[in-house]
Amino acid sequence: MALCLSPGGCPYDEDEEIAVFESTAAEHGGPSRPRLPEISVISPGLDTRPSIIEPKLAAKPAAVRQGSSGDGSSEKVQVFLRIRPLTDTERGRGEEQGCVAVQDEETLMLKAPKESQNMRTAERGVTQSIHKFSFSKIFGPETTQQHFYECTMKKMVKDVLQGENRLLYTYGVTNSGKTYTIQGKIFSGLLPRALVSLFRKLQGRLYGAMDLKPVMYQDVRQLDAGEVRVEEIRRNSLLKEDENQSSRRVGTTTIWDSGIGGLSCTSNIATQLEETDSVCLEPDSLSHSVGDNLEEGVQFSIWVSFYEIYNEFLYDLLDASPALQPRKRATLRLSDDRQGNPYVKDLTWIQVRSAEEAWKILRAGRRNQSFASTQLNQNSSRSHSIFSIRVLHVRPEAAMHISELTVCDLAGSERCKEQHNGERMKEANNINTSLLTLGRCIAALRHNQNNKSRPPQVVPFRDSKLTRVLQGFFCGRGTSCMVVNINPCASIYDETLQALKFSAIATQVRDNAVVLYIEICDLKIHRSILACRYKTNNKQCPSHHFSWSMVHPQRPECLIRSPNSVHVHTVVIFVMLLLQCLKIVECSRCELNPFFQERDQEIEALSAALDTRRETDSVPVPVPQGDSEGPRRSRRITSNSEANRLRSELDQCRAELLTKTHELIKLKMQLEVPGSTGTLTTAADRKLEEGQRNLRQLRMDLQRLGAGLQSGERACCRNTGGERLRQALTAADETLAKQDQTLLELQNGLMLVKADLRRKAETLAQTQALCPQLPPSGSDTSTTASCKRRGCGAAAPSDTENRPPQKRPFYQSLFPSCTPTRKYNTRAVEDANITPYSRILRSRQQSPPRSPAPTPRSLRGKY
Ligand SMILES: Nc1ncnc2c1ncn2[C@@H]1O[C@H](COP(=O)(O)OP(=O)(O)OP(=O)(O)O)[C@@H](O)[C@H]1O
Repeated sequence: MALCLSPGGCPYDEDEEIAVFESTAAEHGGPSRPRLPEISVISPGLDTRPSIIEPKLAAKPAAVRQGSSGDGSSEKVQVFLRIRPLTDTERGRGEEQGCVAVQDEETLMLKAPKESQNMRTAERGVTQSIHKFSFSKIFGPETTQQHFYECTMKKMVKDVLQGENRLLYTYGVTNSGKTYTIQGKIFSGLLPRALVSLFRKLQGRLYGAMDLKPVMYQDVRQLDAGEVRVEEIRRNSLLKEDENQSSRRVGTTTIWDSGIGGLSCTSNIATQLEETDSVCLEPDSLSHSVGDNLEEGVQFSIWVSFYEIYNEFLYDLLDASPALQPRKRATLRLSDDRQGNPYVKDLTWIQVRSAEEAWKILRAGRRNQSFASTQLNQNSSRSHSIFSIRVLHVRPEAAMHISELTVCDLAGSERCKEQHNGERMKEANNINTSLLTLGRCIAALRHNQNNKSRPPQVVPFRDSKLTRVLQGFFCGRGTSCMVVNINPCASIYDETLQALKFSAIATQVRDNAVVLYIEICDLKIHRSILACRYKTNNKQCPSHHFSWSMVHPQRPECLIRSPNSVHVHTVVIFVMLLLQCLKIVECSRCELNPFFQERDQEIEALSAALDTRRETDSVPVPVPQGDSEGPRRSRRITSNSEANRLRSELDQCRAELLTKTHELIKLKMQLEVPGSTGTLTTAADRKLEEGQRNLRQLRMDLQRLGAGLQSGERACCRNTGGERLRQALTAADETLAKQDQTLLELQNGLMLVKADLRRKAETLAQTQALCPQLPPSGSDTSTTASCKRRGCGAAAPSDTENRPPQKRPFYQSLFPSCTPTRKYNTRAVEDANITPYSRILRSRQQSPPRSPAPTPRSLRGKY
């Protein structure tokens, strides 16, 4: 079976996919491949035939409208689509190519423009160029803020006042109008309207509007009295800061110098809304009417919080103003409450007493929010911002109830490659990743809800901060509503298509708890045990978090509902384990029952015998009057022996009873401690031992491998040229040492020869002195010549000139540094003798000194 990739990024089976993308189920490849239909239908049950695209919204018959029929479709998550109008600049750029067309108030048709990637793939026959999507309701470009509020959020406000939890989030590509929808350009969006409506409905029902009681805070978050005071100071500073903001009036609108358009803080929001809206506000939403169907005697208190998820970090936007606080922003942590629901730890919750106050708080928070100018949007949200309104229902002498309305303005998905700034690219990356996780969660929820016969998928709520904070709303703690914003520009058609594909999955999700069915075979015997165990466990597992019940007596199965899929899996494992334990306990109890009964009977019999004896003992022995000593003594002896016998019998019985009691206690203890626990502990010990053994084995293997590696390295080194070179160098070193030795010997020989010569010269001089009469001419010349030839002392000054030229190199080579000439010559000889081998020798640092013998310099100094 082929696997398709969902828009959310997770694979799912083709037959599941078929309901969503009918046309994509066609086979791919091969000449006989059937032609793809022209339209891809992104909702089950829609007509695939292309119809004429109506420019205006056409009403659909009420019977087929989602949520209006009684077929259970009302449970489905509501997904609204809002199309923003094109600006004049965009029209001038030629962005209006009719690629987005509304067929009726629930159906949208997308037609790929020529330059889009979708059109290119469609031309290759891979995808379709026309797509059809269905929504709960579609709002065209001409829709006013007021109309949009009436159709989407108005009911949510009512539900929250009835004690329900509601979430509204906007999803779409960047610059598609998400922030505009929630806040409005001049604060006319959903949120201010909701605040105004809420406070109007609660007029006269606000609990202790000026009375900040710690108990109230403690219900929202665990604060002590000191912290409450800090909160109050923070609240006042936020409100004051808003008043200090410089603003300039443009017509009826107040434009704030910070660049954020807004309402005048001193004016009434409702009046401002009425002024700025072209359409008259619906009387019910903003009129002074007290809310309908509010519980009698209940008072309300309103609290707000505002935080953002920026680059996967949570920041409290009400922490302090950026002007007051230049320090690095502190991040918030996510935690789980006792019911397992995630909540933002240490988040600031501020009590508000009017819509104006709430609005000021929101505005103060907005100044801390991360905005930046991007290629597509001058004022683009770089984070997911979450504004929550908590309504405390204060009942006299009854538990307080909290309901919540959360409005989440998601950051827009965008192409990372279009970002030229590193910071923007990082932000885009984080935004896309968290949106992808949201898509995966929604796809997994849909899979679990629509395919009950298949194994459930784990919903990856924990993969991103965004999905974790919204988790409760997807798992039964409340209901969610999605607003998809799109921009009809042709240049971002591909991104818009992806966003719509994601929303198509969301339309198929139901506002239900995650439901898992666990098949447990052979539950007949254990049903009663299960029921009794449930009662005992109920204290630890509150019913709204973890509950089970028998669904069908013939097909025993356990229904588990939990808001957290991770918990569900833990619970499943726990249930299986518990059932095993119970089964073992029950079996052992059945086996032991007859034995117990027997023992009980024996004990009863013994107790009865004992009682009888006691009674007999207590009967007073009649004392005979006026009898003789003998029979009295004999009677005493008889009664004494009888008493002794009875006493010993009693002791015996007591001992037996004690033994039996001990046995009973032992058996009871065996019964109370589930056998499986012991088995489990033993099994765990065994596993531990086995693990340790494995670890030891692994360590030994590692040591062995290390040794092998070392020997391998050695072998490797031996086999390489490096080792050979080292050997050659050692041999060369030895040769060199030998040569040095020979040189030394030669020098010694030379010294001897020179000494001999000197002696001979002296002898010759003496001889000459003794024989002055010898003829000076002829023979004199010859003697001098012969003397000179021998290099004797008298001829020394002219020795250099008279020396035969061929002798010089020999002496110079022996005394290389005696004269500059010699030095030069030695260098020349060395240079002449340079070979690659000698160069290596010189460069080697490890080489031993050239000659261990005394240096020739000492000799040179002498001669
Ligand atoms: N329905 C509308 N009518 C008139 N103008 C609109 C509408 N929707 C959006 N706009 C305008 O389009 C521009 C972009 O809107 P906005 O900033 O709300 O987009 P966004 O989706 O929040 O973008 P990002 O994700 O980048 O923050 C704004 O100038 C806004 O005024």
